[in-house]
Amino acid sequence: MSTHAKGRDAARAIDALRRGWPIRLNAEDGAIRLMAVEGADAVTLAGFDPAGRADILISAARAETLKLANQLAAADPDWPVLVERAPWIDADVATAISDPVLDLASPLKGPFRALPLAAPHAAKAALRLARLAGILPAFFLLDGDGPAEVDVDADAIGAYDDAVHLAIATRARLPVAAGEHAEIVAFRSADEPREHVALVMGRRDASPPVIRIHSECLTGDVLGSLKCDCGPQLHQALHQIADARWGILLYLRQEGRGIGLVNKLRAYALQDQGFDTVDANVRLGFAIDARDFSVAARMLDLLGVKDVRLLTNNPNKVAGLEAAGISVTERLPIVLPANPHNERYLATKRDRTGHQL
Ligand SMILES: Nc1nc2c(ncn2[C@@H]2O[C@H](COP(=O)(O)OP(=O)(O)OP(=O)(O)O)[C@@H](O)[C@H]2O)c(=O)[nH]1
Ligand SMILES: [Zn+2]
Repeated sequence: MSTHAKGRDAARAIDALRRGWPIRLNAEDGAIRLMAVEGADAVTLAGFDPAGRADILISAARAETLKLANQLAAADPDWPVLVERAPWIDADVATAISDPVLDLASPLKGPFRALPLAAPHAAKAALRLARLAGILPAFFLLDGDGPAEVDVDADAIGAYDDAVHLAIATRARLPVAAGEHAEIVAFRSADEPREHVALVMGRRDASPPVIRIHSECLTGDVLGSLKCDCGPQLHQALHQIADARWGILLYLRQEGRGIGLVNKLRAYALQDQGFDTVDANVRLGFAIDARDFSVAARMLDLLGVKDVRLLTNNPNKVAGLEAAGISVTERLPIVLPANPHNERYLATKRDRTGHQL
């Protein structure tokens, strides 16, 4: 199958899940039909699963919270877990099983029973699809035989946000507060709707530019959230770039470290209950950092940049760029004063995700 056809199938599956439509996911070990638990109600569930037999697929981390993890000797601790559909599990209970934010308000009773996965590779691809769709990683699951709105292969999901088809769409002068000599460059991929942009500042020469890779943060960048340091870091970075001979800000549409706005806000709700930013992500069933910096490397490539001086405290960004073929000649720290709301966030970055602060 061509990469474009794969991208189309993955995009359709993401769209279908967000709308609450069933999909069929095919992998080397079998096919499964899935409907997102998020947004399902009694009517849509009955349409998908008239016999009330669909089991519930959740992440390994969520299974651990539900005390299900030890029921199966899984070959891979990252494999999702299938929860048997007891007769009392309706759409509302399934939502409570899926969403850790609800744990305080509606403690789960159980007992739950874990079932062996018939197609673990398909199930794992389903969880990746949930992250790409920005929904909770939880599905009603039926076997592969039967109707579904969309068919998608696991390898199409794996390749979905590969930056291969990224291209420069257009560019224009954009004087900004930090500096008047700036040009905005917009990037587009045929497969993926999110448009990344680069702001190139100063006069280009042969020296390595100062680069900041900024991941979108609606709450911090736009609303001035004090929970994180994204907004001040963005503006500080623009000024540091403007002060350099030349530099580039890459603005990546990877909200919430790649889990999407709604899931990030779910993580915030868990933080309100006392979890830190790392544990909140894990409890939701996501990686601590779901970002892939190869898209940044591809953008630099398209801009003709091979060597950079990178503004970051995050060693994973340096490693991610280097792995994608960009040489980081220097790491420049970006340090801002804490406020009472983001002290813990910054401490977690330092203590748990290796940020050099
Ligand atoms: N999932 C999740 N994402 C968050 C949280 N707080 C901020 N983010 C996201 O984190 C991203 C910013 O990444 P940071 O970890 O602040 O910084 P970094 O970019 O990895 O490291 P530096 O380059 O050193 O700043 C943005 O996409 C934010 O939306 C949170 O509590 N949970
Ligand atoms: Zn932020």
